Amino acid sequence: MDRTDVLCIYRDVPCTTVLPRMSPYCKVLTLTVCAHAWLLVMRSARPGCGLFMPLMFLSWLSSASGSPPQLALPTSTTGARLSKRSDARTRLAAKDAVRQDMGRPCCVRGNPRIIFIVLMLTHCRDVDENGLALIYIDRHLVFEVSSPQAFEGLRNAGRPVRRPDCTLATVDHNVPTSSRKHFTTVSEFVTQPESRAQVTTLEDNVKTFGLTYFGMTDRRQGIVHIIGPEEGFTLPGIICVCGDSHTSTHGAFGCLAFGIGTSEVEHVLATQTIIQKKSKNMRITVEGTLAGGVTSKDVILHIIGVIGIAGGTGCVIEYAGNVVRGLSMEARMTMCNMSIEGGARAGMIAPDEITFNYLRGRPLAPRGVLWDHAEAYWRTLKTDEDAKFDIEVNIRAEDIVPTVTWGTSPQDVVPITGKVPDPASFADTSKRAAVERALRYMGLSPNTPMEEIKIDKVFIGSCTNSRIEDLRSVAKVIIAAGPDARVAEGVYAMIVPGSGLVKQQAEAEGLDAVFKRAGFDWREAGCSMCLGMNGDNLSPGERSASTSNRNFEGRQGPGGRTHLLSPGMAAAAALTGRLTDVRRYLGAEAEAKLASGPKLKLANPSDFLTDPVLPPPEPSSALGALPPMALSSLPTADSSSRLAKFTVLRGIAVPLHTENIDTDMITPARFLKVLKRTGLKDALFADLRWGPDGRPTDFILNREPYTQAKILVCDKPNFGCGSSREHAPWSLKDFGIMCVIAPSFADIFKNNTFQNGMLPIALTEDECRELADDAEQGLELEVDLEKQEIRRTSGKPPFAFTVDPFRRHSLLNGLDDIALTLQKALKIEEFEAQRSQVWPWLDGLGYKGRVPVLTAAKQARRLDW
Ligand SMILES: CC(C)[C@H](C(=O)O)[C@@H](O)C(=O)O
Ligand code: SF4
Repeated sequence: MDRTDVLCIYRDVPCTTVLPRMSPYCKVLTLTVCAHAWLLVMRSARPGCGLFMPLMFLSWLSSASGSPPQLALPTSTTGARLSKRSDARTRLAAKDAVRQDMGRPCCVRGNPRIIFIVLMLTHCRDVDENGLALIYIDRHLVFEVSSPQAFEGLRNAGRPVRRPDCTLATVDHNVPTSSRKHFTTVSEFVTQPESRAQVTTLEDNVKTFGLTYFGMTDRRQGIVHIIGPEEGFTLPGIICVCGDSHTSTHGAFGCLAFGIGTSEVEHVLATQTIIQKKSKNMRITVEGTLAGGVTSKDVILHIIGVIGIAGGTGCVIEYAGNVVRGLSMEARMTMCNMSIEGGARAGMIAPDEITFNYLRGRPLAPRGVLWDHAEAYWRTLKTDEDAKFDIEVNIRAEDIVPTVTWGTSPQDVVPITGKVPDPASFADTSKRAAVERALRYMGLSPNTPMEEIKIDKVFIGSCTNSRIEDLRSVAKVIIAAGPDARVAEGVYAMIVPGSGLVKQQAEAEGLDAVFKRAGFDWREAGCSMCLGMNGDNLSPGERSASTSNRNFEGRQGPGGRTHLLSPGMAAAAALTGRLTDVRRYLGAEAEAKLASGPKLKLANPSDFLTDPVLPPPEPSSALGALPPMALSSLPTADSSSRLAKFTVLRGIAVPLHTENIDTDMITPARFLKVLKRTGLKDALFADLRWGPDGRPTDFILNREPYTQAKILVCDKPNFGCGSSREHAPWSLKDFGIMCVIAPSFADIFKNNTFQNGMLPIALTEDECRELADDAEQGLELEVDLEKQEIRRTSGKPPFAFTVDPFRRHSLLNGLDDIALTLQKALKIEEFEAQRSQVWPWLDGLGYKGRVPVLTAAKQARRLDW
């Protein structure tokens, strides 16, 4: 038996020995005991018996008698008990039983079932001795910013997209939000050349590789995280990725959804898998009753204020508690969306009635009898009451009031009734310095009441808050303000729906008329001023009230100042011209105005979801036309050493002393419009390095000897937080920096550096400070990856460090993950065959007129049940 088939996931190590025994239930199943005597693992002794591996984990230590374990396997689930003559209904019932077991694989003593673990286990194809797992991806969303270099990689290596039926593409970040009434072609409509190039490149790629695409003439086009759920592409129980950090949004459906970098996008396109380490578990429970005017946006801002921007680093968060259960899907998406702002890789909420009601009838959700079976499986996706999480956070709903940010990090929150903090009240000197810096940037004085802060622009939109319920809440505030309510003098307020369908529904409900009459600018769908890649920007010094998710320096334009808040609060700010407590628009007077105001009709989303989602088109080139079954015969050698080897790196180190350095700061959004991985040297810390006139500032990277830096030492934690843009490591690399040393890193940034042959090293804060002192003196450091030590030319003792052994091996040998994964092609094909049997609705069945995609493995191995 291959020892990697057995994973003791709670200890993050695979089992080195297993004791094979025959299962009393089925000849084709082998029962094994892991070396840690922790788990019993049942695996299929031959491929294709319809069970996943690892499939079931049973506690035998939990049996009080100490007697051998009792398998809780429903008898109908074993292949041996199903006759080939079983009728379709029996077969489906059997599969249901298996699915339900798949939702119940962890019955380990002291470790009851946790949904995230269930999803990791049921999608795990392989795991190495250090706990790095190869995970199958069910759904992949693609957009124009993080994909060009990935498709280029496929072309260069001669690889097709592995699962077009599980991939959905759209354009969102670069698209102008001006009226498309006179739209003719992308080339004419998108006037900014680099934005245009990214959009047309994606259009070219979807044709070449044969992908389903919602382009600018398709009313389903929109922000990638809006359209996935809207179409039912996002489903419970799946693993979903996208080259975007806010992929966490989709976790609201009870799936594991996380952002990845461009190299990983290429990996998923080519192999439909990803290499992952198991994250820690964190549960955030919100109990109590939310007060009027408090929304899920306030809840998540409050949570980030409590746990901090790095609080969830290395974790997958599960949101629980009566408040979360009571939220609509749209409100749940808002919460999961901002998990990344709390540092977490993903956020999720167990699926329930609210989830199923939202999904039923959506174009790409299963239908008919398949829906019934899917729903039965989804209902098993629950975390046990007594599950133990690595981190538990409890929040009282009564403590939450409408919340707004004052600074340049999403953790800088304060109740709208509060004041701008006073740096003098912070005992910790580095905290005080951070607050001073943030206030300087934000142009705010300590102790100013938040409601006195004037704004210039209002942005209502983004993947956090651009869904129909968000727009209704904006309209409600406007109507409650009375028939004469208008956007305040001197304020520009824009409303950008999340998708063309949200726009149509809002118009059918009469919301647009309310917005326009009050002076709001009603736009077309896209990311817009959330990050300003499409020309919707703040000018230097302008201040916005924004329903988006990031308030980093320069996020909405260089020098722009952002206050994050809920849609209702944004509407209130637009009307008064200053940050305003939305609760001023509640109460009897407001109710009377609502009653006498325009009558809005609630429309049904299904009225707009009428376009059939066609099967992915045939690829237009011979390259894209390579059949998926060719996976195992695809070239691996030519690209397996794409990266230069990293062995010993000696050079100047540049010191930085800032906490939470975000990737917007490392590479601002305007530099994301490239089609290549190179050419980003000047993009590195651009807003700090170049003045408004384009001349170099005295930022440390512009000073000698640091213009020659090969190593960056930051002595403050959480380096690389925020966006998943791989452009951040690309620009460091282009500058010449191949190694970053810091007390801690954001997860995606760390992955992205490895993918580019760069080395992130985590040391203690004290060690980083010592190295930063050396760097301040212009002394060189020598990083030896083989020996895992950093030698100091100051003559002081070296520091030891550790790196994940797989990553170290890849760096030392310049290996590329894709080539390594392709060596496991047969395992992937085997998994796909099993997935088609047990979760057939994941094979692109929602596409109109589509027959399930049959891979070579499936064709070759007609399963017996
Ligand atoms: C462009 C993309 C990589 C980025 C992200 O990962 O979040 C963007 O959506 C953002 O919000 O900064
Ligand atoms: S955070 Fe903003 S830029 Fe990023 S995907 Fe969401 S809407 Fe688009």
